[in-house]
Amino acid sequence: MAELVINGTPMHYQFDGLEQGPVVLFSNSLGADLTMWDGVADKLRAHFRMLRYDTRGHGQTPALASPISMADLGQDVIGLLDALKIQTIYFCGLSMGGLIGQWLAIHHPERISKLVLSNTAAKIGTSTTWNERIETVSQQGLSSIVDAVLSRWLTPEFRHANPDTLTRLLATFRANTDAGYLACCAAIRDTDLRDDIHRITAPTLIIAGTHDPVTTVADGQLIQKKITDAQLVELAAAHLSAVEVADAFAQALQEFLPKPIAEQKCLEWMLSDRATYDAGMAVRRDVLGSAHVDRANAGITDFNADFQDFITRYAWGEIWTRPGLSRHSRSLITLGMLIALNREAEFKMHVRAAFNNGVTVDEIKEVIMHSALYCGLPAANAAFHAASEILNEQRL
Ligand SMILES: O=C(O)CC1=CCC(=O)O1
Repeated sequence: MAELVINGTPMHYQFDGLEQGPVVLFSNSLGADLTMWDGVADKLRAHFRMLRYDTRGHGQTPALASPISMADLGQDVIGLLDALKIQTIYFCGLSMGGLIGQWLAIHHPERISKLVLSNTAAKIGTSTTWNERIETVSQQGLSSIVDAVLSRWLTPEFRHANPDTLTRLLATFRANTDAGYLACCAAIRDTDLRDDIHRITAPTLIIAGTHDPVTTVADGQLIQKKITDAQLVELAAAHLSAVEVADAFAQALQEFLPKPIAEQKCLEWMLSDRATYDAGMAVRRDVLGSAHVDRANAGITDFNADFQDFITRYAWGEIWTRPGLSRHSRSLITLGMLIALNREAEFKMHVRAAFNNGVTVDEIKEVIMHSALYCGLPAANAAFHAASEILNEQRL
């Protein structure tokens, strides 16, 4: 379990997805925890680095102090980002998480490069309804409102068809402490951002649920009216749309959030000289293996992007594709040259690649023997050690 003490509270958080991707932070609704994003995270793991956390008083993050305000919940996010040394994020929050997102985009616009506000409002409910809920939970405990909460969270059709999801959500809800839940109810009750959200400048996507009885499509439209150029997507779901229609939710995020540098660059390259790029990528995958190429692509940054393009397009698209020598021969001479140059990491990579090109263990041995003549015994000795590591790795 990953945990950091933020503003005096041990905060539980979790990273998933593409390590070098842009960070999307997910903030849960009242009564849920970071697992409510499981379905969405599964769909996005190839594209983004996802950071989820349990809001104070939820899941494995306790509410040690009460009262809690929306500013406290917002500052928890800032504290977490500071502790993790993350400067800017795409923020995605649902319901209470959406209130936290609005507060952050108003008070810390420099940290939010894009904002997704799902199933939320600038003011959720009324003081009367929240006070009634606070009274009920204070006197009868959280379990007394379970049925009412679930009927707001998910449509009857979804609940009927997905008993396992229902059981999991129920367990999550019951695992919260009364005190933590009550503190967040009061924070939501006391939050009214209707006069402030016009200050939000981050590009914003609002997601509303057609069947959401808590934060309605009209609530989403009100936010949309006040935030310049905000987009609104309506999904066929009740309040927990990220659970009920996780695929459609993830799709909406993917369409709204910019593609990671790696994907953008690959797209640009393919468009600029598609034939060479495609040929290079195909040979590179054949020879080095897709796992290696996927790792290299995932690691593309602004700094190394042009070099990665050069490798695919020039080394693999223009040289390795030339018809004058077989891939088998190219592997043998590549190994010989890498021994001469004493490039251990590249040599090992090309021992693996040589097997993909049909080179045998005996042939690799002969190349190294031959190199002893022209590169010297120390070079051949080092090559035998390095090649042996790969043979062991591949159980050859
Ligand atoms: O519990 C509910 O009724 C739904 C809800 C309100 C705020 C939130 O985060 O969830």
